[in-house]
Amino acid sequence: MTRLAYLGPEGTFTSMALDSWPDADGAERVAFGSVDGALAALRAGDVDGAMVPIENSVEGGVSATLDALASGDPLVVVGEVLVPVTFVLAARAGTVLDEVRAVGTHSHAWAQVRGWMHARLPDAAYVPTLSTAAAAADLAAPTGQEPPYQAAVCAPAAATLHDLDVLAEGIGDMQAAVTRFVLVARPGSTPPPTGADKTTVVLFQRDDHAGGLLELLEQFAARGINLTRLESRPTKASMGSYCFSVDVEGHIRDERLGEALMGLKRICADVRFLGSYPRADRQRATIAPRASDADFTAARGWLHGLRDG
Ligand SMILES: O=C(O)C(=O)Cc1ccccc1
Repeated sequence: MTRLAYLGPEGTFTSMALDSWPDADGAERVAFGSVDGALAALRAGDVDGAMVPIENSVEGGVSATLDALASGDPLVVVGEVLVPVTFVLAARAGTVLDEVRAVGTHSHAWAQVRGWMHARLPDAAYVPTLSTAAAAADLAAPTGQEPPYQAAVCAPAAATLHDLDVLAEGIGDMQAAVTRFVLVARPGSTPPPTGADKTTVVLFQRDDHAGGLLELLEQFAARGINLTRLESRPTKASMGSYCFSVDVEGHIRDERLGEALMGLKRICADVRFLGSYPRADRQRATIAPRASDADFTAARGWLHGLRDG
């Protein structure tokens, strides 16, 4: 039976992402306390895939995931899921808002309720937890000592699951917040192109010089490839040393993307391919004029003709 890891416990936004993953039906779900734990189990071969958060429309990239994918044994993204996120403030039955002196939640959830907290609980301390559902679970049934917080920011479903009272709902600063999750696997088979795909790569520069990032981006621009995410992350080797984590429209089997990746391979110290996979929103790639597969194949045919006389 297929085993799929996820950032648990049950009731996390990641567990909801897994609920909506088509291949999760009939698979065994294995909860992990952290993204690192889930990805380590995948690398070790204990599970067949892992669902992890990668990007949020309010807070940006999830560093723990971006960094875990950028180093270590290679892994690839095989699919993505978008989940709308709404937050509640949950507490044990009988707790009133005035009694809340500290709030436990995941760092990405805290970043999305800062405005509400500032307005309604300005003196509350923030206690980071491994996930939103872990904060709720520990409040309902502490596994060790009493948790150092009286309320948790979590999904409405996590409050229900743990029989907690909802002190306030819809507390996110942006009502339309969406988190993007990816299903990660060991390298093997890349999903076939659908015409509405994304490709993720991490680019490591050879050296730091003026225009270095521009040179990387030119490889995409010259072939009419649109970027959907670009983030710099420290390589952790030394101060000021960064790599670039990039999502682009298109599939590695698209001619234009293949040529861009070859260009990057020539100029970068390393190019880590993190997968080509169907877009969750099914939005087809915009292909710039003269950047279709047929345009590239015709140009290559012309060159071969010249070379072969
Ligand atoms: O803690 C969770 O529930 C997660 O799945 C991570 C997360 C936290 C906040 C927003 C989206 C995902």
